[in-house]
Amino acid sequence: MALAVRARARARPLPPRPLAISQQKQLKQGLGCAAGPRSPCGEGLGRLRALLSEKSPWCGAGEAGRVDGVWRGVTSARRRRRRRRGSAERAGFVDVLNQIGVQLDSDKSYSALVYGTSAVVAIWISSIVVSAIDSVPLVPQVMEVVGLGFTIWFTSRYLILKSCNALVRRRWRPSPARRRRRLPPRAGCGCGGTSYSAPPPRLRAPHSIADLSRYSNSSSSSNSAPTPAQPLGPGAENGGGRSRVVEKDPIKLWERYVEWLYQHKELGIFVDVSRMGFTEEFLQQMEPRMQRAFAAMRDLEKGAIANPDEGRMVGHYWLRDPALAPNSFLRNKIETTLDSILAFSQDVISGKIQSPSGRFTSILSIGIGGSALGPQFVSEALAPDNPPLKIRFIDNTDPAGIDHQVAQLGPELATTLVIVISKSGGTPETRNGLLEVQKAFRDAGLEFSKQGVAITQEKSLLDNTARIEGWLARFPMFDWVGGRTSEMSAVGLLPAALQGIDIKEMLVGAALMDEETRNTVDMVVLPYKDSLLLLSRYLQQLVMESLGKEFVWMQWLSVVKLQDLMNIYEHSYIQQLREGVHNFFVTFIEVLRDRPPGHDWELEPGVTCGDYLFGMLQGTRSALYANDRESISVTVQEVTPRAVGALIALYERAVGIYASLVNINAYHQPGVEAGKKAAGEVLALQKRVLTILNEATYGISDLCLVIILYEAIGLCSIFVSYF
Ligand SMILES: O=P(O)(O)OC[C@H]1O[C@H](O)[C@H](O)[C@@H](O)[C@@H]1O
Repeated sequence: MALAVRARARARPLPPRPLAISQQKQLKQGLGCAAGPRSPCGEGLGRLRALLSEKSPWCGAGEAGRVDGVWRGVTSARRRRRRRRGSAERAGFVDVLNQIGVQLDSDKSYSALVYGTSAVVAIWISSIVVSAIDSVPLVPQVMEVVGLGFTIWFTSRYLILKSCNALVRRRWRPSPARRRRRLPPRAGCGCGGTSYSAPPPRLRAPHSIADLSRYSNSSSSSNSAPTPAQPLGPGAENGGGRSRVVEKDPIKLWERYVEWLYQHKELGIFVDVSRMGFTEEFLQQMEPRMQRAFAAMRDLEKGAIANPDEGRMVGHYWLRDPALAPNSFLRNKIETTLDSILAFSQDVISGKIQSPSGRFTSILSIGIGGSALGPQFVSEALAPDNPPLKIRFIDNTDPAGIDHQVAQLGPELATTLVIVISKSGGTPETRNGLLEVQKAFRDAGLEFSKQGVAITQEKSLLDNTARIEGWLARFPMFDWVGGRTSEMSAVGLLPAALQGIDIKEMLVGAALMDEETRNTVDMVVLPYKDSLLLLSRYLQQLVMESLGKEFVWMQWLSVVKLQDLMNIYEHSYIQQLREGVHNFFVTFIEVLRDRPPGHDWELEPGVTCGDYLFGMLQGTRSALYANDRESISVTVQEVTPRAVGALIALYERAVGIYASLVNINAYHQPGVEAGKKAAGEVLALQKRVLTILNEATYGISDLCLVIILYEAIGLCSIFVSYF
């Protein structure tokens, strides 16, 4: 494509030879219009004049000098004859145009006339040059042979090279499947474009406290390391997976349930771990290790450098309780940011802040990974059916996905608030999304800066861009908050507030859960599966980037939405989970309230749709348990901002504690960085290869152009001589 454009650019007409003043006058008279600068044709003539006065590099400074150097061999009589014939032809040409009704006083006609005249003049000069060359003995024959040879060589070479080029391009643009293998795992796309999930790890991984202790023992030489707990019954390895006998006696299971059910009344959350195969003795053995993990967590909350690899504090807990922040500067930052988020979203919703075309009606969020998954989950879980602003996401660099989002917005683009989210401010996918959306704005004649908002670290590339271009607003992202734990920062709070979600309640829920999980050992939820689609995507990133390090931790399964439990997917899941390879445990998430109060409806006497859902969940859990598949059940009364905040906080804490237990740093991501670096290298190499190929092709095409030009001039000169 670039080649074609370049070739077209190069095939422009040669510069025209200056005409004598008398010829210019003749032309003006022929056009029949005044030469005044303000006359309708003044502009066209001005352009014509400019073109006509251009000096041809082929002609030199003076007419006489040119004649001496180049026109040797052409008789002056012949020249005079040709000039006379040329003038007569031009006058006749204008007459002919007038006869066929071409409006010569329009801009188009002038351009056509200028280009036509230039072409005729160029051919005329070229023919004279060629005639001059032709008059040198032997030169024409040699040039013919060389020209013919080059033409043959070029044609074959160019065609071959072209196909090679196409081949190489294909080779260096890996298919989605290849990309999946080469690039770091990312969570799926919510924008309708290609999405992919991380491939499931192959190694068998610990999936309960019992397993955890085994791994911990092998990875740590600590003297106080506990001995592994025994499963509740005889265990048996099974085809690379595991099978452990769990408590089957209903009375004992009930006792376990009563003993191990955790409930937090204020948050309306219940966690049932009774169907996990751990024992009281095991927990006692784990106690010292757990205490160390909690001590490490306390240090982290006080501002210790919890991410030594990157020399960073880890402060997502301060976001929901600024009093915890280690100094007043940070506390102040958190509070002022929250205030500005609330004020800005209030002003946008009330219409105090508007787009140039009126009230904002939509949000287009551009970001990836930690800068997308939290906002997506919260929107899906909490946004009202008719939010003040509807939200869309671009979370991939798939052009078709981006086009789809922009097309879906249509004219609403004029009232769309674009929130660009990137902690680093330089993530390529996000940058690409921004550039694409900015182009869409330009194409629609809209001014992006009046509708753009940036959420990023201060002084990042994105921050500088937004500042220089004067975007509508900028909100800070803090160095000490990781992308995957940033939902309670501006990243998650601003989009949520703009959708009318009570972000203060989310913060309260998270703070309550933080408080609860700070010291309570039995609230630790270990590796889990989830049944809320977007929560699990969000958690997938949290878990995989935090814990997928020294060993492959667990096998993730695709997950279903709670609402999907009654459809075909649930049936396939039961089949796979109950009878397939056993290297997992399940977390069920149950929501007690079906519908808002007053909206309940019984589809059969005494039975609601939600009762079926409850029955399916219980049945699935029992069927799995009967075949030794363990599970945790998390029950929330209702999906409220407080409950969602609490769930996020619960899993953030669980991941942090788990990381301490197995001695890994939960807060860095060397694998992600390595993947990004490798992807960058591949892209750079691809660019280099294409540049080299293009340059080679361009060089050859330039040469070809000269040869073709030479041949064309030769033909023209024969044609001209004929007349
Ligand atoms: O917020 P950004 O700097 O643009 O990074 C966005 C995301 O990039 C990658 O996917 C990382 O693995 C994530 O941890 C991060 O959240």
